[in-house]
Amino acid sequence: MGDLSGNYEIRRFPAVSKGNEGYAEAETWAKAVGFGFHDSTRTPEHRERSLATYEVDGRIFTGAYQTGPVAPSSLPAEVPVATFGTFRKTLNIGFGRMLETQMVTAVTVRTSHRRRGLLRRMMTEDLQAAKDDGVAMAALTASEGSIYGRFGYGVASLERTVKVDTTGRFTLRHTATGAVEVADPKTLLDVAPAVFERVHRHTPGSLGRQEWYRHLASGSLGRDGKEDPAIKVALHYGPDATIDGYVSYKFLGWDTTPYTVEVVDLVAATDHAYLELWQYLAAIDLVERVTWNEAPVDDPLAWALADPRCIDASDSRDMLWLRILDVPRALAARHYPADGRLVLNVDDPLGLTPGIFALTVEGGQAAVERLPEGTAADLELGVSALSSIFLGGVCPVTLKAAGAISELRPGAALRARQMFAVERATHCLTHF
Ligand SMILES: CC(=O)SCCNC(=O)CCNC(=O)[C@H](O)C(C)(C)COP(=O)(O)OP(=O)(O)OC[C@H]1O[C@@H](n2cnc3c(N)ncnc32)[C@H](O)[C@@H]1OP(=O)(O)O
Repeated sequence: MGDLSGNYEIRRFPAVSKGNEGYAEAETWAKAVGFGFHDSTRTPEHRERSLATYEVDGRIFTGAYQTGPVAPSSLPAEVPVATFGTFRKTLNIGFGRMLETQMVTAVTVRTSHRRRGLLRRMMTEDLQAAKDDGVAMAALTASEGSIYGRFGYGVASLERTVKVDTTGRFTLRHTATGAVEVADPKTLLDVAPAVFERVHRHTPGSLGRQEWYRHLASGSLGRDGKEDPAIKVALHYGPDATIDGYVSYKFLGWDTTPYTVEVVDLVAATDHAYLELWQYLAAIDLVERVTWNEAPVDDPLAWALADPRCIDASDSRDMLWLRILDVPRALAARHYPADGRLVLNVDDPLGLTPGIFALTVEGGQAAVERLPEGTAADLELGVSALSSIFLGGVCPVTLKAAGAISELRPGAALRARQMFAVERATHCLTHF
């Protein structure tokens, strides 16, 4: 790769809403992101509303700008040739523990400047800066599965699309403990963040949500930048009458057969709320199917249905990719449900956190120690594989079988599976 320093300048600046200094630069950056993702519909109003939510998120925009002469009649130098967005939220790492996480999004490189190392440069610099800032974890969701492993990211959670037959076959073996009622969708502007916060606290793999979600769920700001009048909302009330779940959904119209409702957002803070919201969805008259694109792979719905074949599911797909930036800090932050000692020899393609680390858990208390080079390890693995198993959503024994983890002490992969287990299925409801 050639030296790019003479050709491009990397600039970082915060997202700002209209009326603030720097808006023109932020809007031009957002336009470049739209170009990278083949977006042809974003109007200035849509960008204005998006930027207002990005400001609330505290997003930092990184752009690569041409410093040399720009080809005549081509896009001017103030339009970035590459974009890279970040913001910080917490990641639930099991048993209610939270870890601050660098969330990476809006990664694009203009076609005419691709494969010159711009992504590598922005990623390397950003991850190093986040680590220097004391952040031990980075996360993203990937457009293609082949891009991010080389930077040390590993798949840590999965999701799938379900089509649920809600005709007479749909019967849940479940006794309702609460109630469901229909609400004005705009109610979610106030209600959604608090309900999500409860889900976030009890779901390993959950990442804090960006501001946009409550606007999406309430129909205030659809993916096309407009109000979505098709959105309907139902709330779940627990036995103490507090709202502990909601579903935001829309009917896909009489031309879609079987007649279908699509779930836009389903957030349930208790097991009862989850099943009772499904019961509600299945009870919607004149509808034969409910689809949801962000369903868990390990789904209680399947086990509560009298006929589990009501669910027609796609293959699971990668959702959350994690990248540990600081192995000792990340390992020490977790709670481990099983005692034991594991010596991990961790390789890091970016050199951020390689080394040999002993993880010792006694009486539930974890200690992490860096050991000298050459110390015999139990498991040898890349930081990508360690990031995959960190949340308990990916099995170390399977990664061993795949050759992604080398087991140097027999039984160490199984021990890792027991130690990294979490209290309930890993699932992330935050796309970013
Ligand atoms: C978190 C998110 O935002 S996901 C969205 C990612 N963005 C997109 O998919 C939008 C369309 N694609 C693009 O804009 C660009 O092609 C990008 C951002 C994926 C890559 O940008 P580039 O500047 O070309 O990448 P760069 O030159 O730094 O390449 C870095 C490495 O990744 C590899 N790579 C880059 N893109 C891909 C790809 N799509 N598939 C496989 N490998 C890739 C390169 O071969 C290179 O490998 P090496 O350094 O090991 O030799």
